[in-house]
Amino acid sequence: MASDCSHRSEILAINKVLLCLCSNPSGYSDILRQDQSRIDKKLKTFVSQVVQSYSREPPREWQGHLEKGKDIICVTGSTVIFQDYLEKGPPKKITFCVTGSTVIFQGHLEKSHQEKGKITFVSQVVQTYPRATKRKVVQSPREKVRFCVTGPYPRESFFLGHIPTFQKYLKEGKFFSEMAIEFIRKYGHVVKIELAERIIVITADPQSIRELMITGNHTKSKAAYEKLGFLFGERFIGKGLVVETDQKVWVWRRALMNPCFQKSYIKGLESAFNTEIDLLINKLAGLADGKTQVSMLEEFNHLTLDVIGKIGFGMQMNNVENRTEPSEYTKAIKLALGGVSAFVRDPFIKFKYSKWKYLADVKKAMRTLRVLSKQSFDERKKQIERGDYTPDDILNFLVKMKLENPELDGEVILDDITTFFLAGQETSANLLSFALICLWQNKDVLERLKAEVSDVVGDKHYISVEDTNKMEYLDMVIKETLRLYPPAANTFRENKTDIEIQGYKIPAGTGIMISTFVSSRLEEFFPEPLKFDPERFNPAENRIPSYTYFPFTLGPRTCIGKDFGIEAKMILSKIVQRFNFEMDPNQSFDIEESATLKPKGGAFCSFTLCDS
Ligand code: HEM
Repeated sequence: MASDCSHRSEILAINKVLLCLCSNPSGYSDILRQDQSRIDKKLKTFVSQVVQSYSREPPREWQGHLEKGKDIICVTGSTVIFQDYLEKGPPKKITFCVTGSTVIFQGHLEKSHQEKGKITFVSQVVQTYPRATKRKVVQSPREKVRFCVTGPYPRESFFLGHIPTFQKYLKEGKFFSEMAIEFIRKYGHVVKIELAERIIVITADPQSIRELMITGNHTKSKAAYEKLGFLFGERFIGKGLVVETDQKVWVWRRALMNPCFQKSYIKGLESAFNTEIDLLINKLAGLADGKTQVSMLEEFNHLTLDVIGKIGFGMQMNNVENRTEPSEYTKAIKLALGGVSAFVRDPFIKFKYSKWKYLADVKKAMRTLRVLSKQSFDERKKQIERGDYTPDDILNFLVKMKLENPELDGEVILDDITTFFLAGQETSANLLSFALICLWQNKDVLERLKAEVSDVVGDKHYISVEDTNKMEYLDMVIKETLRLYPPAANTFRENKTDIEIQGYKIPAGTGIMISTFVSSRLEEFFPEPLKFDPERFNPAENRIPSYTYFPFTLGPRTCIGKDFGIEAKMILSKIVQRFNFEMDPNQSFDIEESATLKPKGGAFCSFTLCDS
């Protein structure tokens, strides 16, 4: 109770200060000159911070102590908020900002003051902050977000915002999504962060996630995806399906692509999947001496690259079998993906002289990818035009799509080829590596999974799509792995209309991050969130709260290749069917966030054959 009283007296004291500020136009300096008995030191510091720092929100711990309609103070440069208050009553959350020449008070002021609405603020402050003076009453969307939504304060740098905070997290070995989850836990289900001039709102509020992802009323964020499309100024995945932000163009192209990813098509790949996966199984069998350490992250990467190359583009890449030089395409993909990671970790990398050589290599790799994609495309086009036999794969589909729709930009088709290679490969490899780690750490789950695989397929080596569909526990294991370790953790939207998230107004045009990694690790949605418990996904129980788990995202922009999950299921079931494995306990089991989330230590395992 003592703390309640002290918060309350602070709030009342601040009311007085603000009244004093508005009744006395030279108030700012006067207030700071007041004697200690009237305004204590803490309050003085607070007021000077409020005035000097351009915007300020009340310390979070005060919010529960404010009485609605009585002690609420809202000082803001936005008439919108004031009008809202008159129409709808006091806002749910308290915003406490000083913005410039015009200030609006809400709360316990006399009715006459409320209706008057505008009170001239201290002139010295206005002059100190010219950006604030220009703004007057009407604010740009970006400024409104700055003032409305809570977030970590003060920012470490006026110009860079939270970039230095992010860099500190990186130094501690943490990554962006971990920083986001800490902020959400601390400030509530909607927070804002500022990265230099960009504001990003992060939401874990289920209703807003529904609005942003399901309704189709909002688009992917231009700021986030266009940079990825043209990385370091070089066309990378350009305007490929993942990064297309023009809603109309995307709807058209997605409709053209959908038939290529239907379940029936994937079912037809069953035999090709088995052949490719068996190459890895045979390789592991040759190494299964209980001692040889194998990086399963690397092996899975090779396998998924071989699979997408073969079944998607008719390319024989032989990464799994090849013990010498990787193919040119493989090298280029690795380098390009490394470039994406480098960009995500350090947006200023291109300004660092020491990195220029590396960036030149990355750009060259991106050009190589396009050249090789073009060669494959042209070759297949000729085959189709000649009437030769061609496999019914993604490349065939893309070539025919172009022939039937000549208005389609050829460069965009190349973007898509690169997109499918990248999107379809690393995500699955990371998922499988995390799954092995989780199984090794949870032996009871591993035993139950082995029992299920044995029940369904015995020691049969060919595993069909039907077999995997019968493995309910395998499905739960994969889902739980994706909950804790979603390879594609975040998606970014731009709201096309003003929306409200938990009482905060988010003006149209704001960049909003939605993260399955964040939502799926919140205690309030998933009790004991760090516990690996596939039972959460038991279909008989329906325990997953809506819009809190979305490793493939939700709504129209959901992953087009999610049914390729069948490939991951086949791989995992074949591994647990044939091998016992141990992980090297000395490796790191931390997560590395680059373009995707992956296990930092590389998931090193040693194997023995089950029947040995
Ligand atoms: C475990 C495997 C996979 C995971 C976790 C995954 C996850 C995702 C996520 C989260 C998105 C949304 C990205 C965003 O909003 O920025 C996405 C989109 C996409 N994924 Fe996947 N994906 C997987 C496998 C695949 C495969 C195998 C393919 C293709 C062969 C693929 C192709 C795509 C494409 C083309 C999009 C863009 C869809 C659109 O915007 O219309 N993905 N994926």
